[in-house]
Amino acid sequence: MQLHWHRRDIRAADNHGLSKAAADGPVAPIFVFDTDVLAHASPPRVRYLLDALDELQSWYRTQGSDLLVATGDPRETIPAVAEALDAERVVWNVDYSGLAKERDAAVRLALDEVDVERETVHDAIFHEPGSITTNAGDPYSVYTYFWKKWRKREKPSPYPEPSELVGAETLESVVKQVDDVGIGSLPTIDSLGFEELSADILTAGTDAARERLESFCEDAIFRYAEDRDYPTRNATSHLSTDLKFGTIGIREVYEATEAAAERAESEAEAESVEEFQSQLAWREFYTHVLYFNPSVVTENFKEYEQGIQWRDDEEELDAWKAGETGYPIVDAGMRQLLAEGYMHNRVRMIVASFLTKDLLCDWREGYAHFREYLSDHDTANDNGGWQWAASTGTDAQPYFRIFNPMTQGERYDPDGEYIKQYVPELEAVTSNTIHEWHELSELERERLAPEYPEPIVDHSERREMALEMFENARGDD
Ligand SMILES: Cc1cc2nc3c(=O)[nH]c(=O)nc-3n(C[C@H](O)[C@H](O)[C@H](O)COP(=O)(O)OP(=O)(O)OC[C@H]3O[C@@H](n4cnc5c(N)ncnc54)[C@H](O)[C@@H]3O)c2cc1C
Repeated sequence: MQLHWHRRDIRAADNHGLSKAAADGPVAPIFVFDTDVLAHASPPRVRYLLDALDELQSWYRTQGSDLLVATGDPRETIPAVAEALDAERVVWNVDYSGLAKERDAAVRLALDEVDVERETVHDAIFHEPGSITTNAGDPYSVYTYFWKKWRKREKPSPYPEPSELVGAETLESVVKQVDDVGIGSLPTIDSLGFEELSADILTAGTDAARERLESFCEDAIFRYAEDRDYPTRNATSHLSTDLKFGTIGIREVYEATEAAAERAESEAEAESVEEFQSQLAWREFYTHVLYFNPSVVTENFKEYEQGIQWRDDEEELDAWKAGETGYPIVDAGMRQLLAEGYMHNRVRMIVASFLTKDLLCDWREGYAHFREYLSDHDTANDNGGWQWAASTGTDAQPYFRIFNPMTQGERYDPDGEYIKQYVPELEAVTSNTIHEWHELSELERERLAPEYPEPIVDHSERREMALEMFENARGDD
């Protein structure tokens, strides 16, 4: 019998580790609520995780098996369950983040001590860290070169669902032998120490992820390149939380995009599909960056000789967090985050630029806030996104490229539709006026939208201050 340890692979289909385990006999599945991981979690992700596990557990039950669920330290639970099951081997999919790497090394040692074999396989991404390198064998720090190699590499097909599973009765007998392992209902969000979710996040689980993928590949994927930057066009896949928790496999996603490419009716449509695939490659690029540079979680990737003297004004930071900066597109984005645990990519770039280059606030503050509120928070992608915007990352935005939040709003939300959806105080204001909000007199702003805050900073002034801050950091004269 084999034990499969589910982690960021909350699914039965296209699961490399699970199908590998099943190739050698009946499989028993387990999920452990790791207390160290929970310390970094937040309600949107715990809610998604619980719902996704509920769906997976139901699937196992329809197959006459069940999902073992434990809370505690996997270093203790995994060997204890493996022993109680008399398992030959424990299989799991690699997690590339720093905390997981340390934990998994300790679990391997603990399994050695009880003489249980273990095997880890690559699953979450197509090409594992170290498999796409420069000709000198170094990891890439420039995305374009990485992408050129990534797109040419062969991509495996989805893995089949496991066919042979350990029966529920056998699993029940294990529960009696090992503390903190259960099989019945999953813990509640409350019992895990989190508040009930206030944001309206997307439905969790494989079924919902598959629906999102299918609907995206029917139509939007063919317009993705043109429309992806416009938040009201519903032009992106919304698969980020599913990919974060692995409720859908990357091979299944890619296969659907390849099928779409075959249906493309023009070169532009085929290129659009490829543009989407290149976002999947960004995800892998940032996974590699984090793997080879674990310090980026807290440190700048790019060194500035003199260090960056961030300004860090608490009141301004609080206004940014609450969506009360008086810059309409920024406030709309920040309020979308609070309301949905999600924000459109273009708007993430705008709010991140505003925080770091208008408020001159350290990107780590923004990252911490995103980590708290995003349902799709993924250390590699979130960190990559923040360090890109702050001009401190690998292949980042040059420091002198500073988004003007008004022209960004005008370009990507010309009718102010997105802004009005999340900033109802501006409902009655015309889009032209919204896009020149900072140029109106205080009196006029007060007359048009008395409830909406005044701009907390002057963009042109702050732009100059940001340039100076970066030039000082570079040691420029
Ligand atoms: C400051 C900032 C923070 C971000 N934080 C996260 C995060 O915590 N988690 C996260 O998954 N993405 C993050 N992103 C990247 C991007 O904004 C989201 O992946 C995207 O908005 C999710 O929506 P979607 O699934 O509809 O994307 P789609 O456009 O449909 O893209 C498909 C998938 O490709 C991947 N992807 C897309 N863009 C990027 C990118 N720039 N970098 C890495 N992977 C990408 C995601 O897995 C995404 O689901 C961040 C970007 C910025 C600028």
